[in-house]
Amino acid sequence: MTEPHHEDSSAAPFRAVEFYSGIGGLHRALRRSTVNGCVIRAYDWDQAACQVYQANYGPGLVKQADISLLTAGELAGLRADLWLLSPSCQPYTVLNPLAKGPEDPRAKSFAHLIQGVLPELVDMGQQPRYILVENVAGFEASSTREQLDARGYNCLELLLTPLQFGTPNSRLRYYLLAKWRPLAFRNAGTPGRLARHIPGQGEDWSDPRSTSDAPVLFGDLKALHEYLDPDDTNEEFKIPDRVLEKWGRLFDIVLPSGKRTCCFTRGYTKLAERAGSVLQLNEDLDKRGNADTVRLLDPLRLRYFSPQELLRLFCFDPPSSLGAGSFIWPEKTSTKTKYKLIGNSVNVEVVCRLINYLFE
Ligand SMILES: C[S@@+](CC[C@H](N)C(=O)[O-])C[C@H]1O[C@@H](n2cnc3c(N)ncnc32)[C@H](O)[C@@H]1O
Repeated sequence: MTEPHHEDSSAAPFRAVEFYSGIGGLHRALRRSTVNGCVIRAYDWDQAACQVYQANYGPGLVKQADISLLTAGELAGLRADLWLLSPSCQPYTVLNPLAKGPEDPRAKSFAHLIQGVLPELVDMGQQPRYILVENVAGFEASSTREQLDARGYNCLELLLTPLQFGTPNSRLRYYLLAKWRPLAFRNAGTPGRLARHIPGQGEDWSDPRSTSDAPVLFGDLKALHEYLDPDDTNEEFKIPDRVLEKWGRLFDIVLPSGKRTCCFTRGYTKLAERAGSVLQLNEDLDKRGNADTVRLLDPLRLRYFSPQELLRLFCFDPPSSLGAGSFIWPEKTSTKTKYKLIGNSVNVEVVCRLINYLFE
């Protein structure tokens, strides 16, 4: 996985702006894509995320700012061809019973961009020709597609999971691709239909609305051991007894030989249920019996996935079998912060494929 670098923005035909940039999953995907483009500005209001972003992509690129305060004037000055956006998912997540979708105040900054700033840019003739939005499944219920369509964009909506592309991690996500008309999508099929594969690449898969894509069988998945740290004796990731006692029965336990993990969220290691899988290091024992003592779980040798392993499962770094990763954590980043930031992020491989398709 060599990543072409496009550091010199003046030489690059496509200028990208990354909103809600976090640790730069979308930036990494653009670099890895075949598109000759570079991120010329990134925005996020989280200090820790900006520090990680800067460590990886250089100084001066990410601006710590509230996106709901950005003006059309500032964005017009960037002359962007491509907007990459992964707004916070809490207002839309199906796991949040209080989610209010676009009405939620946390969705304000996204509405500001799409309904406030973008129309102004269109009037100025400074709108991006390409847009990619990433969010949780459920976001498709928002009116974003209609709004972009009304402004002059052709749109394509997709529900995809990394399992489709051979990575043993379930992360069902909604993607919206938009192109300024008359630019159009290749093989896009019926307009307005939610696609479950990238047009021209594979088939739709079943049960896209299920938050668990476990029952769906995908071929050619790599086994988890390819993503694991070479040293599995690291005590740091051992699950504390008090957590095992209370929540041991709820864990999604996976073996190194397994080919699936559930979705890792920002609550990984803080929440037991629906926050990410734990790894069973002892492959000789099944998780059988109902006894509820924590000691019964001892022989399984359960542990959390390390942040490094998650970066591999999110395709930031290659599987451990393929060599060392290149992702940088600033020295003072705590393990808790690493889990939070990775859990918020995106699967780089899926976005990379989407960027390639967007520019076809
Ligand atoms: C779902 S995460 C996106 C993560 C990113 N794509 C990555 O690869 O790490 C959403 C990000 O948006 C940021 N955010 C949310 N609301 C914001 C706002 N109004 N202004 C700036 N950043 C915001 C959060 O700090 C968080 O880093």
